[in-house]
Amino acid sequence: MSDRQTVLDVRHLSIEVQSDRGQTKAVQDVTFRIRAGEVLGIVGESGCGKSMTCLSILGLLPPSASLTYGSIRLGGRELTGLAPREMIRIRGSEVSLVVQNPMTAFNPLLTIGSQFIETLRLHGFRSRKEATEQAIRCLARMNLKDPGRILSQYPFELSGGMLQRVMIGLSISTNPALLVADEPTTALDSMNRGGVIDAFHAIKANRETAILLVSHDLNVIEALADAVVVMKKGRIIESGTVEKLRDNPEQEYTKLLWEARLTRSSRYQNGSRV
Ligand SMILES: Nc1ncnc2c1ncn2[C@@H]1O[C@H](COP(=O)(O)OP(=O)(O)OP(=O)(O)O)[C@@H](O)[C@H]1O
Repeated sequence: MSDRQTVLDVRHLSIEVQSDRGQTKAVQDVTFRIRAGEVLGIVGESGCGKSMTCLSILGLLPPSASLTYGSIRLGGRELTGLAPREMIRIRGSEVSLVVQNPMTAFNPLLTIGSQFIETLRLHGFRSRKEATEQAIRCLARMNLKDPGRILSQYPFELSGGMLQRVMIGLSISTNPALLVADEPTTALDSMNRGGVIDAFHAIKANRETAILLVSHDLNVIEALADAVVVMKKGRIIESGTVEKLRDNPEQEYTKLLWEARLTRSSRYQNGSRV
């Protein structure tokens, strides 16, 4: 995998947030990179800075947070300091976001098809026909049956798991170099989680898209990630391959995270429930 191109290169990222308790350091000196076709997992307890890290890459930090130091390079281009207009262009075309609850990502009043077409036309697909064909291809890649019918449906007509797969299909429809997925399976039951894992496997298989995957579910991380960073109180305390962190962790904290995983009832490997 080392001969593949680096897609995302984050160095010494530091983010401060303003809260009732004053200014606090949410992310400190975080460094990692992801190559094409690679999935990097971020794990760690609630509040350790996973979402802030993701949001900074997308240029979507809340007003209470600011990037105080560091560099974020996407495809060799520095993102920190870019004008908001430029970040809007990059979001959706070069980097896409998959969120926990797909309902919040879709307009409930519009069909899935019109939302696909709107996105694709914003990002260079000239005709409706071309955009529809691309939407159908993406839904089929997500293993969704009858994509043409899905395009005519409204978000509320689909189950949470199907809608999540539709959102993942939409997020790759513009061929972004990077996909940021923040807890993409957390709101789903175990069957639907398997479907979403399969969808990410399908994206991985093209060996082009880099994926940053935040999940508190170590089963999902184990099924998908090539490498993992473990965060605690805003810092990376350990990183390495899934196998190394699972079988030979250096930090007690990492060990505890994996032990907690073993207490969960279902495990996934390559998308299948075992
Ligand atoms: N909008 C906000 N304004 C101010 N502080 C925030 C805001 N969102 C998060 N924080 C703080 O920033 C720190 C990092 O939070 P972050 O949301 O990145 O953690 P997380 O690891 O994603 O947690 P979780 O798994 O619960 O989503 C925490 O101390 C949190 O309280």
